[in-house]
Amino acid sequence: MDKLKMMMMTMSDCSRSMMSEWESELGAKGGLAEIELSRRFEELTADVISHVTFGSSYKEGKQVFLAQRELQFLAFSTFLTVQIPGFSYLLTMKNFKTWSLDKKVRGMLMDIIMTQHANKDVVGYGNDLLGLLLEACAPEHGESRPQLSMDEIIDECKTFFFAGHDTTSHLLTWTMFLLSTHPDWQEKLREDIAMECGDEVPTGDMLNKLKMVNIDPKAVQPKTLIRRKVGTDIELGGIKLPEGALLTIPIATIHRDKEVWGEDADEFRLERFENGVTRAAKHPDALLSFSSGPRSCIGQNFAMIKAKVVIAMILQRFFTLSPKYVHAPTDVITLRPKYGLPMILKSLKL
Ligand code: HEM
Repeated sequence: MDKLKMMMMTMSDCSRSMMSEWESELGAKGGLAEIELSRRFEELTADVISHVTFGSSYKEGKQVFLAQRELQFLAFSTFLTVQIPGFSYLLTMKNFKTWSLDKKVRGMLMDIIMTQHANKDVVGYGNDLLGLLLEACAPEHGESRPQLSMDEIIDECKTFFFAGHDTTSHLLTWTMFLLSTHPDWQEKLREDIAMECGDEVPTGDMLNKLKMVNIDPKAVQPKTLIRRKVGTDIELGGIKLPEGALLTIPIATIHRDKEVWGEDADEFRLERFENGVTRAAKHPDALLSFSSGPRSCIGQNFAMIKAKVVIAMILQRFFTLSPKYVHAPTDVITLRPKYGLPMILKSLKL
């Protein structure tokens, strides 16, 4: 939790710099302007994740992020087409591009890791995610700790980016969309924030005191389903499942189930989570936005704190409305608005 608090400072610094840009844009237009928010949240999340993963090497980390993002787009470009076995080994333009980007990402990550290793005697491994990972499996701890190979460390860094970027930026986008379509909630949250934080940048303690700012992960879940492979023959809810069967768990559908969430399951109601997530529905594990059990999301606290910081800072400064938004959610691994989120921002300070 202490480490998360330190990361909070990074989150608020990055958010403040994003919002200063918005303020200048609004200042030039008399305090009211349209800004496409989903793109801005993607940039913000990329900045935050590069900072918290690589600390002082964040500029190099951002380059890794951009190259990995390109790789991701290449992979998704054939996501929905029939895969011919062996095709990924053929000498096609796309495969060349993929191999060279993969090599570039690996090379850049190796450089960052080697630099962090080389500096450890002078400045320690550092408090960023990579530093914590290197520290956790440092050889000087002996064999009681897990030893990770260079490839495994590189893969972990890639996972932080992949798992933590789109998910968090879409969480912010959907939350802002809902707040712009529910001005009454926007006002209640703003009052709550004004009472606890005033005009100050929210700290962890202030966020804990906020009653209403409980971002509703049920209404805004960026991941709509998860999959599990059955490890051994089992009976589940009266249905026999053989070993090896693939199960799809439709999170978005479960989150709209009236038997579990009540008659208002479809409604955006922040007070649903007032008494904690486990009491929000008839089943304590009904909320699956971050999955559940031993393979649940390791970035849950990080993502929720970040969302609260950013939303609180936006509501301190701006009133938002989204009259031009066209509702076309698109599910490509994560649920995103196809045409972005054009938002009218009105400055509360000008
Ligand atoms: C709103 C933001 C986020 C959402 C909705 C989310 C959701 C999820 C879900 C549903 C899973 C389970 C996936 C599965 O089992 O198929 C998962 C796993 C994971 N998440 Fe997140 N996540 C978020 C943010 C983050 C962040 C910020 C990080 C890291 C910086 C992260 C790291 C991970 C990792 C490493 C796993 C794999 C855990 C494992 O398999 O043991 N996530 N996440």
